Amino acid sequence: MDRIIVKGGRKLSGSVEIEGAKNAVLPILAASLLAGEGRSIIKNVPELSDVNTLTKLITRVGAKASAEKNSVVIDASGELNCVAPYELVSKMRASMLVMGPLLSRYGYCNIAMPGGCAIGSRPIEQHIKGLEKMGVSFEQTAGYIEGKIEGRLQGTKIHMDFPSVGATQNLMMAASLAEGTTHIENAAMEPEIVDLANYINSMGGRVIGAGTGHVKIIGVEKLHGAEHTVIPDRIEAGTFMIAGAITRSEILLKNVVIEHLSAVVAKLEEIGIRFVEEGNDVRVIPLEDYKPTDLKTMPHPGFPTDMQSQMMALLTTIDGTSIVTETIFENRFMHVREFAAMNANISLEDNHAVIRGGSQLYGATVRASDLRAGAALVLAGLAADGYTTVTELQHLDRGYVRFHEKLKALGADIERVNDSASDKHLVTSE
Ligand SMILES: CC(=O)N[C@H]1[C@@H](OP(=O)(O)OP(=O)(O)OC[C@H]2O[C@@H](n3ccc(=O)[nH]c3=O)[C@H](O)[C@@H]2O)O[C@H](CO)[C@@H](O)[C@@H]1O
Ligand SMILES: C=C(OP(=O)(O)O)C(=O)O
Repeated sequence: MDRIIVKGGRKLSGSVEIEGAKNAVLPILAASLLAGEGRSIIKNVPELSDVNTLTKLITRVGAKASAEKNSVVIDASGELNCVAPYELVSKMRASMLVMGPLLSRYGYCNIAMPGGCAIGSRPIEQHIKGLEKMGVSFEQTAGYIEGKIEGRLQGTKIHMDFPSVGATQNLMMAASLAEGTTHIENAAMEPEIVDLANYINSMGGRVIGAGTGHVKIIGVEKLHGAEHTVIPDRIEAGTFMIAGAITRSEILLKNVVIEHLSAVVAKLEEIGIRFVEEGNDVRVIPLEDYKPTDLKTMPHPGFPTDMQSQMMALLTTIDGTSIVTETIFENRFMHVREFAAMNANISLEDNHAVIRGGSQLYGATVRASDLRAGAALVLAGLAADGYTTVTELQHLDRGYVRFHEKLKALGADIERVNDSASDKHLVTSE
């Protein structure tokens, strides 16, 4: 297994290119299954293991897909089988996003149940309830959920209990080929929802109001392949903002939509970081004194749960008390005990983490318990005294392209090594 070894204390400088968004490209690849004719060309696709998994899944259900550097070409015009097997679904919960397109196009799907993961139980009843309202009957058998409908799905009004991102995406895709109009109320408003709607519309669909709490989808009889460029990854951008902030270094992020990061930027400004927009790029400028702050994760446009652990890494380095409240996932504090191994002073009370920041972090061997936790531990390592070794990088690889190489190009003292390789001379400088 690979490890990242980082020696803290280096300043960063220069620029870093932000990739296409993982959380936008996965639903877009799934939506490609809606196209009964033509090919889709998806551009600005990040080279991530999650993208490989979803590409495998769409070929497994019968579409043709070929990947070139940063683009994927999909032809779903042939017959599809509608089965998503456990070995792929278990790797990635986003596999559930093929449910909406398959039901919409074929009136059938048989999908392995995804189960929970390190950050929470991740139920899917909002997806199921909405699809049932559109006329689908579900049956659960030995680890699979089978959905069926005779004829087309029926447009309807769906009020979601919670603005679930995945359920909004599944229902938008399902409604695209339904008969009549579907209204999704209390819909998620994340930028990735808007990107999916834009793609469906370029396929000939009619999705109106994406990015607001009320999405209206006028069903059409068929959709065709289309070309689409994926939006920049706001979470990767936010992670690099914190790389600049935690090392007190000015860096430039290239290819960022800063409006997608308004909650993160607002918190970082409160702490003492300034941002200057330069076209599509954003300069991160740390000011002299940082202040602690409190934050609470919320659905967009609130503070994103996917930035909670990285922000916590920064708060451990700031004198004073900060409180982080996680409201989206019940178990997304696994990184706390890893930070504690690095000498951070954090106490947990229900879904609150109280961070008494400012004591020097020390390098340690720590475990990436989930994707963003992995990134957060590397960030903490940039500020720690000595060597930090981050293990279980399969999580990090789901969501970050060449993370250590990008940090190294910015000046970090960082290497990625395989356990079988020699540990000698891994980190090059003193
Ligand atoms: C609102 C939110 O921040 N969603 C995040 C969530 O999207 P993702 O689509 O994975 O999750 P949802 O938005 O659906 O879930 C958010 C919350 O709703 C609950 N839930 C969801 C569906 C359902 O049927 N029943 C149910 O109870 C979940 O358990 C969770 O507590 O994880 C992604 C990866 O970290 C993030 O990019 C998304 O921003
Ligand atoms: C947890 C994440 O992704 P997923 O929902 O695919 O597990 C994430 O992007 O931070």
